[in-house]
Amino acid sequence: MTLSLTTPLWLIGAGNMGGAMLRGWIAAGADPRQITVVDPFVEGLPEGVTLHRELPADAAPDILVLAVKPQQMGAVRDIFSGSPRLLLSILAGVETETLSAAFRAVSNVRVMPNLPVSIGEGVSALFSDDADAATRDEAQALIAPLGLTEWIAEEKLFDAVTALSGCGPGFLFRFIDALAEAGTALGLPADQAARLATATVKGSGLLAAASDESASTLADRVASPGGSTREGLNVLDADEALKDLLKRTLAASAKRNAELAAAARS
Ligand SMILES: NC(=O)C1=CN([C@@H]2O[C@H](COP(=O)(O)OP(=O)(O)OC[C@H]3O[C@@H](n4cnc5c(N)ncnc54)[C@H](OP(=O)(O)O)[C@@H]3O)[C@@H](O)[C@H]2O)C=CC1
Ligand SMILES: O=C(O)[C@@H]1CCC=N1
Repeated sequence: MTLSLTTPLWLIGAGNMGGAMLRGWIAAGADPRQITVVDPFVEGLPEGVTLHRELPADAAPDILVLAVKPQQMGAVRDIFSGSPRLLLSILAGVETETLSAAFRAVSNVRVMPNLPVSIGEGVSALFSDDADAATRDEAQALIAPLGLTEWIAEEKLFDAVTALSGCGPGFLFRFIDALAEAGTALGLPADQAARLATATVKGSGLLAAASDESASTLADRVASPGGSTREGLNVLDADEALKDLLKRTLAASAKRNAELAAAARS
């Protein structure tokens, strides 16, 4: 899916996530001359992108993509005097009402991307309660080249989606590490175990995405009757150990998103 930027886009904050979106957009064919980045220290931006170290007081972006940390939003708001036509905010937790009061955009769309957007394999959830159909289509066209997009019906579910797919890559990277370490504990060289673990997660994810069968059915396909996978699954399934662990993991992340929202409101 290619991206044609027809109007200037300003990206405020090009750190881990803003930078990943920028790389994803450029890889999808966006014209870098349509993109202006504001970030105090970022290096190595794609050629053709305009960089400001501070937000110019007279900046008047048509599309503003806000990608600073939630705790940094106040500093941007205090300098910004414009009112963009479309605000896309990726800030975890921070609600539409807060964004709308701070940036006075005509339309506000919350986006919750995840890190694989940099290679066009991300997941981005979107929510808006004030964008009309054409503006929603415009936001969709901007985000769709970065991977799967899902519109979320109710803003109150945004903290949950942030915990699942926004934070999810962090949990999966930790899982890859743990899988590799477990292989190392059985005697494999660490670098080889890391390669095996990473490729196993990649292949399994691709297969799950391509298959009509549920992940649960696919797990059963790996577990030959009387074989070794079942013995391992019995450990993960005992007292719902893995399910319970992930419920507590996502609940902790969702709680933090709610705290960030409360801080941004005040
Ligand atoms: N990381 C992820 O996987 C995801 C993050 N998000 C959201 O993305 C946002 C950014 O997170 P992340 O990329 O991890 O954080 P980073 O700290 O990596 O990125 C934020 C960037 O904004 C810069 N910045 C700070 N103040 C300003 C300012 N006033 N004007 C312009 N730029 C500024 C920071 O510079 P400096 O470092 O010098 O402060 C930094 O480069 C957060 O709101 C987060 O909730 C959403 C989904 C996934
Ligand atoms: O950790 C964070 O706060 C952000 C939100 C989703 C992923 N990273």
